[in-house]
Amino acid sequence: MGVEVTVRGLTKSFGGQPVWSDLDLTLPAGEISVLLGPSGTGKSVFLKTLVGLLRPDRGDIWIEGQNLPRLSERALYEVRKLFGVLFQDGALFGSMNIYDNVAFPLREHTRRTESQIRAVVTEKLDMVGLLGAEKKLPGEISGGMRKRAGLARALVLEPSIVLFDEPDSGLDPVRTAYLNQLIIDLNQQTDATFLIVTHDINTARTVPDNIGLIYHGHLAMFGPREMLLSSTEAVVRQFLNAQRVGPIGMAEEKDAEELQAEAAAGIELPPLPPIPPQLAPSNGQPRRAERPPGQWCAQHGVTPPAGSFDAAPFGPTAGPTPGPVSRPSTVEPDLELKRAAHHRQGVVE
Ligand SMILES: Nc1ncnc2c1ncn2[C@@H]1O[C@H](COP(=O)(O)OP(=O)(O)OP(=O)(O)O)[C@@H](O)[C@H]1O
Repeated sequence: MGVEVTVRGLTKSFGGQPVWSDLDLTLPAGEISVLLGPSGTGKSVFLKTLVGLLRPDRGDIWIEGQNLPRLSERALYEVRKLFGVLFQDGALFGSMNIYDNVAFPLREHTRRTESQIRAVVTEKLDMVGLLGAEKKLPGEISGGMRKRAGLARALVLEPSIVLFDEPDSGLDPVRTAYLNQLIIDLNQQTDATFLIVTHDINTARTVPDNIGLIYHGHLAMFGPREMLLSSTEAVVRQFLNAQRVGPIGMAEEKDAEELQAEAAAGIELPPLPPIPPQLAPSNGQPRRAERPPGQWCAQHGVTPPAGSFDAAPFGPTAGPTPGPVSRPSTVEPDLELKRAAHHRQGVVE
């Protein structure tokens, strides 16, 4: 079951160089949130600070009535058990096979017997479609499989909060689509609070309930997916639509002259594209945190761009891969279900 994470006034610097200041946001319990931002804006530092691997300069992180930066190392060790973390490369031990990697946290942090451990490891490997790959070493499987193994390991202690650091880095678009579907399905099954750091705009547009954007040392915006995807705020609009026009430059913020030149040349951001439907669980059952499409816009008097929430006929997530599916779905039972059935029969690629 997920828990709420409340961040207030969080500030972090290294050697006097600020990374970000005064971050305020709440990750709602059981919901999926995505954190975006240009490279080097401190998204990974934020994840490490949340889980207590880095201490902030100041500010609060409230979880279940405890303020993490104020806890002793011993108390922090206990709170860390609420977290599961999927690191960028899966962070697997190269000399251990997949089974032992996934079993590792259970052997380290619990007193369970080997037969109890086997039951949990088998369940989690099944969840991520890796039954049959137990004896393989990390070097013998693909990058996508390593990510899924890392995810199984992140889930074995039944975390209330799961942090994903660029789960799609290094994956091709098809593997990314499968991983996104897996993330949605796992959120439905576990009800845990998910926070995903990604650079993949398609993931950001179709997977989360909430989106946050760190820019220039601050949180530019954090809120429901529809709020950011319908926002005309320049930084949000430029980033979420992957445009060159706008305040974000190649290496840093554009200066006033560059922006004036853009304006003088009549270069403007294109109109907002339609808001795509949110990816739905593959078993057709809604997630607990799911909201009806268009609800946020309707409640806030915002007219979404024309064509919003229609099932996208084109684009990287269309076709036989598990792309965004609006409910009720008219899509034929997709390949993901067949694939999951394959995996349950022990078939891995
Ligand atoms: N342990 C550390 N000591 C000193 N500086 C650090 C440390 N960790 C991160 N930094 C610095 O903090 C800044 C933010 O780094 P971080 O990796 O969090 O960015 P990011 O937004 O995740 O980047 P990317 O999107 O490229 O992965 C960088 O300038 C980085 O060099």
